Amino acid sequence: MTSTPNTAPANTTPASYSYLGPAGTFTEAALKQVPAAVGARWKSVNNVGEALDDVTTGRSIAAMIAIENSIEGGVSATQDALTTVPNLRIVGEYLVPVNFVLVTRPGVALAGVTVVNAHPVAYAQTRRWLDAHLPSHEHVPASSNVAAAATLLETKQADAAVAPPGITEHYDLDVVATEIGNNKNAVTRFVLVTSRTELPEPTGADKTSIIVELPDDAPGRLLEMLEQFAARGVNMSLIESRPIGDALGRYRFVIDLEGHIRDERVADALLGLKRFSPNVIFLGSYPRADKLATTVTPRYDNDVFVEARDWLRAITTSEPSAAASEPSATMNEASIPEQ
Ligand SMILES: O=C(O)C(=O)C[C@]1(C(=O)O)C=C[C@@H](O)C=C1
Repeated sequence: MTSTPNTAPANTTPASYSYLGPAGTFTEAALKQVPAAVGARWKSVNNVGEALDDVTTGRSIAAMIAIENSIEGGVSATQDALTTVPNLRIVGEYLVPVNFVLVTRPGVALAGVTVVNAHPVAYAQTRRWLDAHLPSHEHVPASSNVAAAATLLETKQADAAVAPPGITEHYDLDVVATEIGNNKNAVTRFVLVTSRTELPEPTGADKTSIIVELPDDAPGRLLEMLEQFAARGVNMSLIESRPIGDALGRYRFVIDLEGHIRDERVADALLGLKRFSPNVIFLGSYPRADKLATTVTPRYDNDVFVEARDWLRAITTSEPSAAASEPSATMNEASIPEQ
């Protein structure tokens, strides 16, 4: 008889989590919020594509990626990567307040800055300050906020970098300006992505992320898509369009819904969408970071959908409906006596 070993081999490497690095990025701050990642190996990567590739190839069990910013809206690189890389699931969302400082190589004053390194999303969020204080600056894009700062010590390509406030804990740089963001209450939303297909349990405060294409460009198609949600009392917390890329004027929609796919009203809306759209990508149902419970109008409660299905089944199978014994105010047919 063979026995199955119940301990992992000694050389098993701990599960990796990929994140946009190096250490000190906002993405790292988001990963610090994941209890399961404590004690795991953290793999710093240079872009979203690399993070998702780690997940699909199994090099990492999950990746933390920025998906939405309160000033800039959706992070298009993430939205597009989630559309093209199959079999990915969002299992959690995390919010990180984002504020920025301007750092220089030691000894360089603000007046001496002409070239600024910055991650494109960070640049967009600090543009107002940069235009006001450095009107003729040149922008050099960086792969992350921390990479922008680190490069100052490696090359002389730029004089300053837009970086997170904690940057001086990691690099010997001078902070020449603080709070340079357009809005000091800015927040970036991050999602944890895996290739596992088990759904997180519904919590009553969940989100469902999907990407949807319209069947054609006939008048009213967008309205028809939105009706799927309206008819089931499903609220949206985000809708953005992204070009499909094959022709001008062709867009897909990135949508976040309030609720979990195991909520009857959300499942029913997705069935409606699936019948209507040539391409629906389900990205996941996961607990909301703000833990705000979804408000559901009573007529869209789970029980109402179950009761309606039971009513239909009773009619089509001639079997008694569970509700037949109790008089129903809304479903008179359910009480038709058995033949
Ligand atoms: O994680 C970081 O620090 C990043 O540089 C990335 C990133 C992004 O990809 O959106 C994250 C948050 C900020 O809104 C700007 C940039």
